[in-house]
Amino acid sequence: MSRVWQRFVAGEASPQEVSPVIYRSWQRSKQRELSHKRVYNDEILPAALLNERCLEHEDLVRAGKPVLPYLYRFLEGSNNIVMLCDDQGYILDSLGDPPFINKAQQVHLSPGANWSEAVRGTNAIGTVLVEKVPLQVLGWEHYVEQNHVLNCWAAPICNADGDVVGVLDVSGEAGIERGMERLAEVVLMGAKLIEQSLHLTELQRDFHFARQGIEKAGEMMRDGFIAIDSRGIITEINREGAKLLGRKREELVGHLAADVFDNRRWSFNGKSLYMQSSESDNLTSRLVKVTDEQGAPMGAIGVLSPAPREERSQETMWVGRSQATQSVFSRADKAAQTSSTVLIQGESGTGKEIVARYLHQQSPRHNKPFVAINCAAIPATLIESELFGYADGAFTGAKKGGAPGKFEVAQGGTVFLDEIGDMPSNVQASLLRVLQEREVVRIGDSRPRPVDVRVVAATNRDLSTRIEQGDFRLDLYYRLKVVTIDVPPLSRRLDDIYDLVPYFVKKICRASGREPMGVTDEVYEALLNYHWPGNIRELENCMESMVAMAEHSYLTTDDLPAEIAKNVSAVSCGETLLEQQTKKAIMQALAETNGKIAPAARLLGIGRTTLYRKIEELGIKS
Ligand SMILES: Nc1ncnc2c1ncn2[C@@H]1O[C@H](COP(=O)(O)OP(=O)(O)OP(=O)(O)O)[C@@H](O)[C@H]1O
Repeated sequence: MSRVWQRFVAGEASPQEVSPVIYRSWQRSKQRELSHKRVYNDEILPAALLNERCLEHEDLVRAGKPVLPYLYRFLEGSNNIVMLCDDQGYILDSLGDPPFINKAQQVHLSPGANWSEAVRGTNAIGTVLVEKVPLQVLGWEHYVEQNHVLNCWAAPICNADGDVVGVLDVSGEAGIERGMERLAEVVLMGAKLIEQSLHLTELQRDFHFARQGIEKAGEMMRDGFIAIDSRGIITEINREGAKLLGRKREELVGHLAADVFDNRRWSFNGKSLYMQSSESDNLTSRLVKVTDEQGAPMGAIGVLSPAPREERSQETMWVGRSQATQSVFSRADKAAQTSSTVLIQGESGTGKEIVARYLHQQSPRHNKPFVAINCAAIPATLIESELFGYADGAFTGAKKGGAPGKFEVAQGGTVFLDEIGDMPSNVQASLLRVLQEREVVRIGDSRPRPVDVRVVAATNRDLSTRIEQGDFRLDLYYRLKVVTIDVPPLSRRLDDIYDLVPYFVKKICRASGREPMGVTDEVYEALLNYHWPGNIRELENCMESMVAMAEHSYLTTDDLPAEIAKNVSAVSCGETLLEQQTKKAIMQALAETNGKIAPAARLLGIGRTTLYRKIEELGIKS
């Protein structure tokens, strides 16, 4: 048989006489102009360098450590040696029968030696690194004659990405046939064991990274963060979350969520999930499902936050976590400390009256009356007497002795003039006088009466258009808008829905004597996808009708009004938290820019094409 090899080195052998892998490797060896007689580069790494190499391939060496003795148990007494090599062909570790180890050392088959094809021509270790498949190289198949004394079996070791990171080799003396057929299997099995251990290390590292990432992200969050697995066990909660629950982190992690949230209605049935705060709770929660690649539920993650800021008085209670709402109310806080006239502008149903009441409550006038009057709801002929009062006998049907107007009634407090844009022009003139002189004259009277009131006006109309059309006085407009507060539409502060919904549901349930109800994730998703032309008032009405019609102890998409239910199909069930947030940010940007792509993209800090792509991907209706 060695004649084939002889003919090859003499340049006479044909490819059919030997296996293709060996023939290819022989050709490579020849092209490298290696000597086929002996290996000239016989350097062996000194101990320090070998050590360095082992450290560099720490994971591989660690994975191979228990496997080498395990394999050796199969081989003991068969005059073989088992070796672990790195991806450059260096032998890092070996174990074998002492008589053969001595022979192996003579051909430098020992740790520190390099068995790449470039150094030693065709051999199992080097050729496996090139061909990336398990193979055997027997006796004369080695390119260098000096190595014809060896029979070798080797298999590649791959990492989780499929890259070859090392080789496992078993070598013995050529000519010994006994047990040879088992060796290919032993090598394959050993390589697989090492690979599995390597993959496990990689997984553990990824897991550790993800865990640490969650922990660190949790620490950076101002809200509480909680993760619950599919069995309902809390796997992670940040310090803030534990604080909100009034417990230590250690008392929560590893415990059943249902036990921790004992006074809550909690359910995760693998499909739908909700957590409903009870009456006495001081926190709100928002959880989203986490699913695996096939969409099977794996658990939930979510945010716990303090219960919505509730005003002392029932009337002026407001909720809303969005930045926009927070700034409206903090602006109202500031205005409350002045005595200036305030003009509140915003679409109908956005909560302008709530802001006015809040402002009054925060002001030093809070112990005095808050008197509201809707200029659009009172006939033009009556507004003046309503506001300024009338004297005895001022008109037919007037009360005997006359009557004070709202300004007098509100003495020391606040007058709220809602829908000021609808105020008739003669009343506008009288109002301007009151604001300038700080006194009222009742209709039919001549005596001015001093009034100390703060005026808060609101409008859902564009007053500048009314001024242009000559329907509103410019001088009054300037008097009113000393301080302005703009209340944005709900579509620009969708985050508030997370607080408004539980707030309204709780309020409505309480008023109708029903048990507190939960709201499923899917309902939230549909509500977040709706454009809310009627703003918060529409949301409140929607919740009222849902609660009234609900058949379960929690609200599902089945309870949604038809025009909102239409959005359910637009919501992708498998949406990740990131996708939901992206979608929300895009929708808000589009709302702010009246659906114009270029300004919306600028606002979001992304290119127009990216925005178009995201709109398409996330199924956003612009
Ligand atoms: N931030 C909020 N928190 C809780 N409830 C709110 C909030 N904003 C508005 N609401 C509720 O929404 C409904 C509409 O609010 P409000 O009457 O103040 O709106 P508006 O802007 O004055 O409307 P309009 O222009 O039609 O008079 C009310 O029932 C109010 O209680």
